[in-house]
Amino acid sequence: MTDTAPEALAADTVAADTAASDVVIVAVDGPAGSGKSSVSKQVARALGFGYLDTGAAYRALAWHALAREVDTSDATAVLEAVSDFDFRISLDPDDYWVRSGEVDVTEAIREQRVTDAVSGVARVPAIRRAINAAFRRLVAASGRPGVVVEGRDITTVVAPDAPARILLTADPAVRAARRSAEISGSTAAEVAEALRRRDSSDSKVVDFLTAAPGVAVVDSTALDFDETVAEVLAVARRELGGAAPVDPDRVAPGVEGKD
Ligand SMILES: Nc1ncnc2c1ncn2[C@@H]1O[C@H](COP(=O)(O)OP(=O)(O)O)[C@@H](O)[C@H]1O
Ligand SMILES: Nc1ccn([C@@H]2O[C@H](COP(=O)(O)OP(=O)(O)O)[C@@H](O)[C@H]2O)c(=O)n1
Repeated sequence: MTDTAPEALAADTVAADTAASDVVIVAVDGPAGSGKSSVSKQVARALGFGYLDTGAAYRALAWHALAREVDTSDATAVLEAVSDFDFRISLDPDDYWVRSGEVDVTEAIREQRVTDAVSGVARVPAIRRAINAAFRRLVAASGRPGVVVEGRDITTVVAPDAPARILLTADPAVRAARRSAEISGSTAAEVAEALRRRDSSDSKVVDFLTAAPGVAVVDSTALDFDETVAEVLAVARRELGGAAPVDPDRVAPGVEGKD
């Protein structure tokens, strides 16, 4: 299936690919809880594009390292764990899954222990290079006219030349409240503190709090989900211009079916 690709992320495979492709990229960055995943998925549906959740790759690698009982704060040990990390992900916004080898880790990578470990894994430059090369391969092999790619460094590192680049933001308290509504077993204050800690750690590696030149900002603080999708779609369609699909059914906001 074209929406999937096994990815061996061993360092020696990295150089193999930075192949240019004619698949259009809508790049979406932002901090945790800003709505990147849910909004990007919906935007992808509306455009008839694929959807790539890059955070899932870092989460799956953290899961893999934890499964191997690797100390995720030890960069060398994590790099070793990459050598047999077989990352697979669906780019279908209507059939989202993540696998490590044959193991479906779609749910497991959202566990708190993985969330707590992921920033440590994501701060290793060699890992970022390997994972970014895998993202480019996945987009090129997507079989779609375009892919909405969301994460932290898509607008700046993974696809700085993307025709549409968007920074999705929201006030920290609003982001924490959204995340808290999804999580049981933690107080709102605990969720807010965990989010603040992860953003602080992540933002030492890549800047996803300020927009790079040419990147449009969508602030969803005062917008509901449907309004945010409509705003991101409007920016994407404006920026894509002739690269946007012309089927009116596909470019309509299409906000039903929120995850
Ligand atoms: N504009 C919005 N208003 C209200 N809730 C939203 C909005 N955008 C996203 N959400 C909800 O907030 C939660 C976090 O969104 P998510 O897409 O997981 O964020 P991120 O991928 O940036 O961490 C989800 O439950 C999502 O449905
Ligand atoms: N492009 C990206 C995407 C995620 N990440 C890392 O992966 C983690 C999980 O990303 P995510 O998008 O699933 O996180 P949420 O914002 O959805 O909670 C982040 O906390 C970052 O450490 C990254 O470094 N670069």
